[in-house]
Amino acid sequence: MRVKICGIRSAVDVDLVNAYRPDWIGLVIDVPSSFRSVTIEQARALSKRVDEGIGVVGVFVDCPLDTIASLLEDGVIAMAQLHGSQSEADVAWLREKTGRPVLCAFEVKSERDIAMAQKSGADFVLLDGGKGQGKPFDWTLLKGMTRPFGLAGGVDVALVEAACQAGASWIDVSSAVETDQKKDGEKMKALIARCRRERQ
Ligand SMILES: O=C(O)c1ccccc1NCC(=O)[C@H](O)[C@H](O)COP(=O)(O)O
Repeated sequence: MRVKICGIRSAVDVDLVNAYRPDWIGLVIDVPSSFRSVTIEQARALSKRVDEGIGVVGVFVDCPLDTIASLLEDGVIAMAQLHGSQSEADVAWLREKTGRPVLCAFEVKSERDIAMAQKSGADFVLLDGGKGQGKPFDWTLLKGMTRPFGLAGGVDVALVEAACQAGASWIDVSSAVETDQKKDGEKMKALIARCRRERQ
């Protein structure tokens, strides 16, 4: 099972991911409502510190598209994860302008949200229970998904096998690898090791 660790926000966090090596990390960029938010300048510095082979994803909520495009074009991030109210035209513009895939996150409350994700023009879709609040959603709704998807929302080490059985291509985790709102190396190590076993 592939895994993205979201909400990396300090050099210490980057050193942890360089040690335990998830497939991707997420930088929550310029989202004032999130305690995990980093500025664009912090994102540039953190990204430089991330080892090769770990993909850096920028996580955005209604950020101007030009700003996201610059970060992609400068190589600060390899992919944008959009959590806001972006349109299909916005997604197409960003892909066309940068040549990079776009990941759209959907907060799943009903079958309607699953249907939206299913028909989204995004290259990748993430099904989430919230925005980094460790909030799960009703996985029985996943029966409506036929395209590949990532799974987020309170996923922890005990749920890795179930996420795999539910058909997820990757999991996206933030809260379950934190203690007191800080990334916790032991939790991160255990989660990533569990994902690697599920891959076999
Ligand atoms: O993590 C945040 O604070 C955040 C804020 C605004 C938009 C998105 C955010 N996180 C996006 C993620 O990809 C989270 O890792 C994902 O929702 C899973 O989080 P969790 O349920 O805490 O494991």
